[in-house]
Amino acid sequence: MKIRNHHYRTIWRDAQSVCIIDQTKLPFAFEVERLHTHTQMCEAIRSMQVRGAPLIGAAAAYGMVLGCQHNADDQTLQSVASQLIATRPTAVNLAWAVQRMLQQLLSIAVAERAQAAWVFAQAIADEDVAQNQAIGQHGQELIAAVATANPEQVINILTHCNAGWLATVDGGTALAPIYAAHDAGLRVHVWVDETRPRNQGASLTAWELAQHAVPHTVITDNAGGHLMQHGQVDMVIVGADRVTKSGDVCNKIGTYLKALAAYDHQIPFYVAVPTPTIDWQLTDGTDIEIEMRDADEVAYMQGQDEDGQVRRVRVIPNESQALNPAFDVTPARLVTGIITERGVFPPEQLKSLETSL
Ligand SMILES: CSC[C@H]1O[C@H](OP(=O)(O)O)[C@H](O)[C@@H]1O
Repeated sequence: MKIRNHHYRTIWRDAQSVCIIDQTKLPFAFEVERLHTHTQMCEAIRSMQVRGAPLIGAAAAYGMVLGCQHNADDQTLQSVASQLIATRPTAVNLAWAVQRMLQQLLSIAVAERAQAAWVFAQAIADEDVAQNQAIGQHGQELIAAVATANPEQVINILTHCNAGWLATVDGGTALAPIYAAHDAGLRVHVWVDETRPRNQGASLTAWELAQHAVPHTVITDNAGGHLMQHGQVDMVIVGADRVTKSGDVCNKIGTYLKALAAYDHQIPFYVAVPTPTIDWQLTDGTDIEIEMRDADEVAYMQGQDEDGQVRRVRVIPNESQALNPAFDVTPARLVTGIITERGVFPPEQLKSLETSL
């Protein structure tokens, strides 16, 4: 994505280091952090400096690179892989990327691994960029179909959390069709769910849409149903952290509620994912491990005060407890279609994709 006229990916190699955009600093500061060890990459994933299913997959791949630069024997590779996989359990992309790196590295001589690892990780990053470009094209066709039916009308699309450029290496998943439609001249507007507790919508989706001058409005997580009830939403497009082969969708907490409201109002509900987000070993989404994050993410909020200082404030009584499940599961019956780099599939046809991968 272009930021201040400079094209960035969200993660890239710089000599023997890996650079990331520190997403915990957005939208009030744009800071690049240089990582030198796999331990630093584990912390960057765990603390959500980098987040988003496809991006944490690529980040974990680069973590494998950093972890084998000084010692690339089998035991070291296995230890680094285990540490990276343990950082976050829900997005299947992370374990998928680590296993792919491990398989490729274990199949070559120890002396070749340090250098080859950079090539293997770059391939995962480049594949993500290409997949998201294709998702954008397939998804844009869905938006164009709505525009054809209503040429004068602005097309209102609701999205939840951040499944944009910042959640991937480049291009985004749920936002890729929106960028493609906007760039093709279609009149799109995005309702951006703030997405408590970490506000990936308010802080990240709004920020990146603004960088690309896409019209958007930040709303509370609770407003989506009301807007749907009043005909203000033409479609919903979200990302996912893990999709089962039956089309059950695990995504940021609150997605399920949006799907229920969309279903009740016959509003198309699409999920945009690259195929590495599909878990072919799983059928029932309720079997997916849901990451339970620190309750302080609910108890505190971060923002900028009038003096431009970023502050963290408590928003619940000291005596109160909080619970912080980071994801929920939307059953396939509530999903209109899954937008992949191979095309758009109704959930019941997703399994036909497995044999062609
Ligand atoms: C295309 S990103 C998919 C997914 O990842 C985000 O989770 P997190 O911000 O906790 O890493 C969110 O669920 C996005 O929809």
